[in-house]
Amino acid sequence: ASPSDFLLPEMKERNPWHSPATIIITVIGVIAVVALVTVIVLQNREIPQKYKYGIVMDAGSSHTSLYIYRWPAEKENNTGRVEEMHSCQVAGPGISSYASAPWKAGESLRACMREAEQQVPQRRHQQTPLYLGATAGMRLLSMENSSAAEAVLRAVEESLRGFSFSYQGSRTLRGQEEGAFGWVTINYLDERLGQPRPPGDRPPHQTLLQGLETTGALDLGGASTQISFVSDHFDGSESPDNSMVFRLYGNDYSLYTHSFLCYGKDQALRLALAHQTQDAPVTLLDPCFHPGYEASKDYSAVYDSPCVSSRRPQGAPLNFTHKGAGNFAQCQKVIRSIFNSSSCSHSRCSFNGVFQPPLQGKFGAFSAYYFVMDFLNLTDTSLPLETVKRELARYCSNSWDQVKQQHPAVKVKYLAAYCFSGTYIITLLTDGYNFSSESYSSIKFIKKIRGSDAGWTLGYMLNLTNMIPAEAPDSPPLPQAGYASLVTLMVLVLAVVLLLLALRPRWPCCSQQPQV
Ligand SMILES: O=P(O)(O)OP(=O)(O)OP(=O)(O)OC[C@H]1O[C@@H](n2cnc3c(O)ncnc32)[C@H](O)[C@@H]1O
Ligand SMILES: [Ca+2]
Repeated sequence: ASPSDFLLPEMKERNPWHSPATIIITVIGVIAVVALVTVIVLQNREIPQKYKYGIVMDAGSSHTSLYIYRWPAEKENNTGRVEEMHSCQVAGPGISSYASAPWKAGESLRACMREAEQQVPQRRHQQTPLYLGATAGMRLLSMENSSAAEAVLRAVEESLRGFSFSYQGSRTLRGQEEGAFGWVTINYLDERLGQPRPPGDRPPHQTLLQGLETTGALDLGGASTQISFVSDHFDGSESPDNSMVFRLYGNDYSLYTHSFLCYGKDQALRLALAHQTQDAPVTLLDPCFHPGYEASKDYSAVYDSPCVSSRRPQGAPLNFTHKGAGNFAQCQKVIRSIFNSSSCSHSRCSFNGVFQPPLQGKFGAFSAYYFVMDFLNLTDTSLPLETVKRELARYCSNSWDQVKQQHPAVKVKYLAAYCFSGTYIITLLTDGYNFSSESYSSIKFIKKIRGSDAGWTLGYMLNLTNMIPAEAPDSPPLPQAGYASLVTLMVLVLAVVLLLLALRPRWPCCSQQPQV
């Protein structure tokens, strides 16, 4: 016999699914589901993102670039997501080239500034900070003629004040700052500073990315070059000038950084030319230029830089004929001679008596490192160093006619110098910074990280706007939408349970025991 056969006749007729309690529970259930779906949909609805903006101008020795950054409004402190939204290349040379007509430096920036006014929504203009940072070109001009350097910065300032952004000042960065902010930029973009990720972008079981190794930064500009990395063997005591200490997102970093003025690729070329023209030749056969290359160069133009001006040979003619010989090994010999490795008053040095702790970790190499190695198709650092050198030797030996023919669209100024530049990069990395065949593969030649250019500008802005807090912000364990949905669900479940309990005595099953 089935259990229902034992029920009293009146109990058989009362189907519990038709009782008022069941109906109420069902209605509540339906309401709960509808409410839950509504909450989830509303919480996760795509709402137009509101952004804040910041502008940094990088007044480099060879040219000026403008970068516009943006980040979700009201989120700058806890979920570091500042990204490059737009960049603009200023036409003409770097601002330090306008020493004799400073107003032209200010004038040159206007086109990019007008572009920035178009890019940033007008209602945000007044809250958008605008910074200009100058680097090695202005450092050299200050050494040469400090009043001209001041006049250039004043002219630039006057021009920038004329725009509707919140102008925050123009200044020349110290080499250490340039190196350190480049390091901050690449590690910030790589999310290696232990910054919390935005909700929804967080890997499960992970709230903070702590203890990640940082990436060293190698920046090769036109007039200076920077190396910055964290080393376990460096606490700053051996060489305080090379030390930058940060506390970011609750982690302490002791960074080694050095900027070599005059060792950017344009000034290094002058050093190499100066080295080869000490006996004032009329013709220079240069192994760092392609065979068949020939150009007339003014002695005064080559020696017109504080990096070489003191070495100008006595009694030199007005100009010399610069001819290429295209020999990588010879070129490397010339370049080695611009590094002084003979004296070191520290426990260890890179070159020119500058302290450098042992290299550590991975490195990101940007600016001219990237431009040059990308042109030479040598960005793949899994290639053995010997293969890279062999490729360079082959490239340097190509005739100038052949090179021009193969690259008709490339600026002749750059094209003529890729053999020198590639050889300089390899020599700087190995003889200068002591990268070995093995550690060479820890370098990555990079231009952008997640859409933002590698360079010092982003780090500079993050620092000046206090966008990287010293301590890690407390982040809620659940994203907002999940939190709201969960709370709603809990409340509804609780309501249903309470209701069920309240109605329990009137349930047919429970109010009467079946009679046998
Ligand atoms: O940092 P500083 O020293 O002030 O200089 P910069 O900021 O002007 O230097 P960049 O990194 O912009 O460029 C580095 C050098 O690379 C050169 N350069 C830029 N684009 C290049 C390209 O496509 N190919 C080769 N060289 C390039 C440029 O003229 C500089 O000599
Ligand atoms: Ca630069």
